[in-house]
Amino acid sequence: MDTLPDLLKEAALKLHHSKPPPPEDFTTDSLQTELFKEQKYAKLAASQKGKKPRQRSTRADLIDNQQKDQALDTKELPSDYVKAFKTVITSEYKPSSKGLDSLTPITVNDLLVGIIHRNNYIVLRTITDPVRKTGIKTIVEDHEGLADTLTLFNVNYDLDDQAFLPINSYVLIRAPYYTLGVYGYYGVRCDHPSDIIMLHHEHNLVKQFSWPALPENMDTVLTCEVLKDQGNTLFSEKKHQWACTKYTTALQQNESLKEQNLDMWVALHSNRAVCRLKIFQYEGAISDCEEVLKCLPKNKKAMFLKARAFYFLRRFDKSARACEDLIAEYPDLDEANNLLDECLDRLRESSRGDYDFRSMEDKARSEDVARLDHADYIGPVQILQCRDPAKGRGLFATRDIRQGELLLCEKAFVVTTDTPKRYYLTFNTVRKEVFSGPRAQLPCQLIRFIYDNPSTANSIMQLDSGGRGKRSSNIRYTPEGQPIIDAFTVSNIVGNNLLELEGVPLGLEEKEEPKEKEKDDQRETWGGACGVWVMTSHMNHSCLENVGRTFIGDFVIVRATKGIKKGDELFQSYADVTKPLKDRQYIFKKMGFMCKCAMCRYQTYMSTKENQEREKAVKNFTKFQDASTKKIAKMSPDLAPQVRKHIDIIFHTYSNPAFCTELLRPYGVLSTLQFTSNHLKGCANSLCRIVELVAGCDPLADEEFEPKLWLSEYVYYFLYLCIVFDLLEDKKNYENCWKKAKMILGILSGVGYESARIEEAIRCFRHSMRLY
Ligand SMILES: C[S@@+](CC[C@H](N)C(=O)[O-])C[C@H]1O[C@@H](n2cnc3c(N)ncnc32)[C@H](O)[C@@H]1O
Repeated sequence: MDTLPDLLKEAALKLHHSKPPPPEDFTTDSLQTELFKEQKYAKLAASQKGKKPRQRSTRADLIDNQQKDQALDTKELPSDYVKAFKTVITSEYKPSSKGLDSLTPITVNDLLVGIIHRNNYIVLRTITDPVRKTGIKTIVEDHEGLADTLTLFNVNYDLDDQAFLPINSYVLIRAPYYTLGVYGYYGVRCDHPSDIIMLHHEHNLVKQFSWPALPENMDTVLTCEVLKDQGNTLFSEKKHQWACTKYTTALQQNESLKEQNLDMWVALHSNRAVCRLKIFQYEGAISDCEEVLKCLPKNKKAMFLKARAFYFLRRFDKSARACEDLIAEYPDLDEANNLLDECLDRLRESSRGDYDFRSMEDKARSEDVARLDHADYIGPVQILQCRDPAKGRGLFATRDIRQGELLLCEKAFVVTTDTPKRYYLTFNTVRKEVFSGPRAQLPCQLIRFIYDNPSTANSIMQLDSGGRGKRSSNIRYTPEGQPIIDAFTVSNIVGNNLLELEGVPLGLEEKEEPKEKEKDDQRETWGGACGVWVMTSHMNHSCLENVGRTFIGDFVIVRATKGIKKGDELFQSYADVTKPLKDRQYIFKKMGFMCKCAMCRYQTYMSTKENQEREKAVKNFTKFQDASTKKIAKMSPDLAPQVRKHIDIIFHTYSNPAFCTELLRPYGVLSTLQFTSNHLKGCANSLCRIVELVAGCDPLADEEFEPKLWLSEYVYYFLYLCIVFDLLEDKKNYENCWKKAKMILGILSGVGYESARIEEAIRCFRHSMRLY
């Protein structure tokens, strides 16, 4: 067990943390080179636009290649092999909104390269099992027996679950887009889930054509009993999507089942509802339950599953009401009583912000991917239109807010982590952008979730997409009832609103404390997580932010870093504020705005000469710049004068010493050298000086610490100062710094500084900084 001084020392000595690098093949340079290659392919494909494919692969070749891909999928790969899952976007086309009766069917032979056949649909039958790339790829044939490739994107969350498109399924693609695909083959590609309709064998749109006969035994129509048993077996094997498909087929194949065999019909709906709860199709589960309840209003299973589905949808009030109805019928049903208790806890959390942060943090630490079960709390803030219309909407204080007050505690709408051995890549040749890792994986999950649960879609579709696609207030449906979700708009919304949890997994893979050596290795493993938090996304940017953000599992916790007046806007920073102006501006430009905060204005007006001189001075400090704290601690204290000289040079490049962030690192190095050589007073002076220069206020003043520029790094400086003043037996300054460290830690760790015990705060903080 760590003692408090140990915790303090470790937290204090960790002055800088950085995101671990990606695997070698996926560095910025290699991805850039690959993007150029993809742009060339896109040009080549464009030159064939409107033509028939130059050379169509034979059915045998297509099947052969698919089998090779399948073999690769199942092959045991070397332990250090990272497989790339690649998506290339060469056109951001819109989903179709037309009804099928206004579209005419076409065949594979009619497809033209680079064309979205807007007035058509195509019915295809799969002739292989699918392989999972980023999308799902399979080989299909039309009713004339002509084969081609079909790739569906954004259709599934679960990588190991290929049940979406088993062999011999019929699929209809609305407005098919025929293109030269990612892997160099022609094929139909579909990015929007509402352009896909799965059809059963007996469907009129299948039967309108006469299909080539299937190999023997493959066209047997199975009875409901057999399909249900198959579904149940698949469910017990945790193949939930497959099981769901079986129950659906049983229901679709026999439209009069309800009249003929009500028990079977109820069982199929109930079983499908259970599966749907497992695959995030909560609204589908609710509609299954409601079907059953229409006939049997007191059906216990359907009543309970419906209450559960509302809970998973985070409609805690509806879930509580459904529980109450259930308890009225079955008062002793433990599951219902327990679920009701959970709902009441959630409702309390959302109305009072009443969380046990300690247990949240414990849970986050003990799970691999910590998706926590709590409600959202929206504190004294509201969304309003900004005075500057170009800024859109923002978050504003509804009353005066104290420093440290909890403003938001919000669960991620969607969150993804790096998957070991898999690396996701999205190349967008239209926008000349590459996304990698969880960022590339996020849109697919989001699209699928809102497609399956369309009542949740509006909150996402109303977020800002950085001017790429309009905000839509209400999602529309195809005449066949599918929600129309434009995958590219969602992807752009993700790009403009995601938050990164730098190098921080949502939970730790290791259940036990790693040994000393492993700790460092672990920090080096490449990793990352990102997500979208809807309410938090409404906060506009300022480098001089007035809120602090922490993540506990998939929750973001937002607290005020200074007093905020009623009606004032809340700002978070979208960029690392310690980075030079031009690096920050690069990020803002990509998001379509320029920051006009006091720091940006001040740095903009500094002369080019001044900036160049500073850049040069900082570059000369490289030797120390890249060294780890541990390394610096081992350096000779005789280097201190040299570091001090560098500090002087950099300092004198500022015509007006405000926001001297370039001095953070040199002063960090100097204070470490001073500490290790026992020059404690000098160390305290260095730490105070840098806080004063960057924060714009005296760190040892008696009053509250309200920095102009908020940095999480201050916590290190104050903890460090505590250690130094303790050693110097300077009780007054020790207590002063302790109070301030506690306040900052309270904000950074999410636990709330008034109630936080420091050990707890440090533990949370260490966790969020991945210091374990
Ligand atoms: C995450 S959204 C923030 C909420 C957004 N204002 C809205 O109306 O939904 C990011 C977008 O807000 C706008 N924005 C954020 N901070 C801004 C600022 N300081 N100045 C101007 N526009 C800003 C930009 O259009 C940016 O792409």
